[in-house]
Amino acid sequence: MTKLQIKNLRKTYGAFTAVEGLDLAIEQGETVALLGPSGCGKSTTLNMIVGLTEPSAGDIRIDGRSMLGVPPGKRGIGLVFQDYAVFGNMTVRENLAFGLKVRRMAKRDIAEEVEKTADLMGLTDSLDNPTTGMGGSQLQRVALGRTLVTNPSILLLDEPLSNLEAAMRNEMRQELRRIQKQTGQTVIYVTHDQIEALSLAHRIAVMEQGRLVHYGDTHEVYHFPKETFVGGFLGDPPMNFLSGSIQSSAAGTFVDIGCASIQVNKVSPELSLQNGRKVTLGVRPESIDLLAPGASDVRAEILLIEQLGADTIVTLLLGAHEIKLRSTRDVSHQIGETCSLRFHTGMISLFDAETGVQVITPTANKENAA
Ligand SMILES: Nc1ncnc2c1ncn2[C@@H]1O[C@H](COP(=O)(O)OP(=O)(O)OP(=O)(O)O)[C@@H](O)[C@H]1O
Repeated sequence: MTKLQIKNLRKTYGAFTAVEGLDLAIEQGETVALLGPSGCGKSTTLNMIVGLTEPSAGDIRIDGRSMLGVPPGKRGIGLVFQDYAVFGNMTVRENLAFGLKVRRMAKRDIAEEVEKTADLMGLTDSLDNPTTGMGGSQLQRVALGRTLVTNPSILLLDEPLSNLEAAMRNEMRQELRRIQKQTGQTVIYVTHDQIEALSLAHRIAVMEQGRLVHYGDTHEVYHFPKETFVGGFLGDPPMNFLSGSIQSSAAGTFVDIGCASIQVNKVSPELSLQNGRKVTLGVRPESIDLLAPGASDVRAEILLIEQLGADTIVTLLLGAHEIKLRSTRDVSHQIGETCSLRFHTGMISLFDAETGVQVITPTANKENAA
């Protein structure tokens, strides 16, 4: 069932467009990450969903009902920000009970709901502790619990982990995943952190300059981005981009990148006919294999080898292009050596050289995913 439907949503401030014709459908029980760089329009979108900002045009529907003109408190949306909205002069129990007291719920029911939520959030042992002096992740648990106890129709999390230290962020990420699974809550997660988006969300909506660039499941958005912007924004290191031109022959379709020809699997018939069309080839660092010299026609020079725990990142010079490769195996090559490369043909994306828009269909590519 569609929980939230956003149709042609737009927000302008004078001549400036902060959000441009946004369409988004979120299903019941789904976690969707709204991801993009600072200033891309995430907060504006969120504020329009919550009801704090009036849209200039378009519609927002929750369970099929338009929210235009519905005040924020009546939309059934629970909101958690990066600053822990916790009352410092109250105990954890009082914080959790607050929203239910405001709703004038019976005392016995409040006690029951608070216990249930405390159990869900792992706060049972600290229910009677004051929140003053609590660490960031505990405070965020309380803030989240305070919202969840009110049983919101949609939970909106705005950069909820960005004030936490790295180790705590990892722990809370796992916790959020568990809580979402356990409750089946519909969640919108606003972040500029791609790792959070990839690890938490079922689907990701990537925004750039007020525009929704790509909305799809995490696998699709990561491996087959609709625009070079998405491939460059997601991933660390990001997608490699190589400029070249299409070369079709009886042997198949290739992209000539100057120093080598890279085979591309199963491109659409129209594209394979566009011999000479200028394209940008995109390939993820983990979709390139490092081979012994002479093992393929694609030769590169090794510029740098970085051992990062289980992974090794190798920086290579391929013709005029500097690219990065990720290997999960030990790399026995030396810096300065020439090696050969193999691109996973089914994992290659092609983009128009001028617009940066994908010109290969992801479904065609997915079938061949190596
Ligand atoms: N009240 C306003 N008046 C004029 N411009 C605004 C207003 N609110 C936001 N903007 C502009 O709209 C654009 C989008 O802002 P928004 O805060 O939605 O981006 P964001 O992606 O949430 O960024 P951040 O991650 O930094 O919060 C920005 O260029 C911002 O300057």
